[in-house]
Amino acid sequence: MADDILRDTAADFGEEMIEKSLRPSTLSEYIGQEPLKARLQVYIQAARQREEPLDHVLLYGPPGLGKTTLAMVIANEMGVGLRTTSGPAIEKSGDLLALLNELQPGDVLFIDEIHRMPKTVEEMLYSAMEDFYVDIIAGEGPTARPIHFPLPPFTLIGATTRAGMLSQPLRDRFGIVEHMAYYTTSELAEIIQRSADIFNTTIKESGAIELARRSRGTPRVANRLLRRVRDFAMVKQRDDIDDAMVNFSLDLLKVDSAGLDEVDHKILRTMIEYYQGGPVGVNTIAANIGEEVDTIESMYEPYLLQIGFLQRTPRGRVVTQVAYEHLGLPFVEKKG
Ligand SMILES: Nc1ncnc2c1ncn2[C@@H]1O[C@H](COP(=O)(O)OP(=O)(O)OP(=O)(O)O)[C@@H](O)[C@H]1O
Repeated sequence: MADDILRDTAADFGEEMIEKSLRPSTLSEYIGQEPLKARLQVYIQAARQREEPLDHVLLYGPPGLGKTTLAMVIANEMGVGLRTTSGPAIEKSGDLLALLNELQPGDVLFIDEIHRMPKTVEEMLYSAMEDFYVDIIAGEGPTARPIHFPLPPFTLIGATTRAGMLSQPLRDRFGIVEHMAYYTTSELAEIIQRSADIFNTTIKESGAIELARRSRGTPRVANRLLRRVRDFAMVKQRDDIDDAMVNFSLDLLKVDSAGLDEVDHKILRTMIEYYQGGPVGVNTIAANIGEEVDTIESMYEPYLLQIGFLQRTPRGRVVTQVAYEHLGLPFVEKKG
């Protein structure tokens, strides 16, 4: 299915292993996000000179833009250890305490999807982040007693696709808050060439650019599409991939010239056919196409907004004239 290209199939162990092998490990290998990298370089160098851990970092932006990879790069550049987990995996305060307890001084704790942490766990993080301790209550009833638990100084790196869902007290405890931007076509083409090298595959510049143009500004999508195109090229016994090979493969995968897949098309066509292009609320769109609201809001909508195919208005989402033109549908200007 074409929409598998966008969805996170982390459950697929093989794909996960390949993704790991593609991860850059230093800031200089990490392609794109130039302004963010320049700032991080300074913060990392300053922290190292002071022999202190780096301040806590919050990375937010759409999925697959390299937040996890950047957390690994930061730990590597700081020369410290890294423990990774995710908001939903920390179910109770005890789980968090176990993680914090294993940290060495200066280590990085990476929490993906930090907006999905339970409230009690989040509250426990406040003192851990601010003053490096947690207070826990041991025992129950009359024998219950507080225990003060000092922690080694550490860096928390939180990642989220939904910065708006983070509580203000948690947000305020991050000294470094950075937005991850979509990648440009030339940055993605560079990432594709780098990945192709790791795969021992040759891709011509024309192929890398065409693939980049259809990867929704997202390295994870670019790497996934590259793997599929490589399969088609292998079966067709082509030893280098050009734009014609990319077009042939992506057409079969139902990824269109703007990188949109079947779900994007469903969203836009539903809005046009049933709601005259909007305004439509996201709940209505989700109910109509049988997708989760969260999936639409975090995976599909940001890119459609980015390329100007959708607009947000106070009354809901609206399909723009460029999107009608892309779909080859007549656009009728609305009155009022
Ligand atoms: N700047 C980059 N340069 C080279 N490769 C990159 C870059 N950013 C990401 N990648 C590649 O893209 C893939 C996805 O990156 P990553 O898993 O870090 O994304 P993410 O933003 O953490 O996604 P999510 O939050 O959805 O887990 C990785 O395999 C990595 O190889």
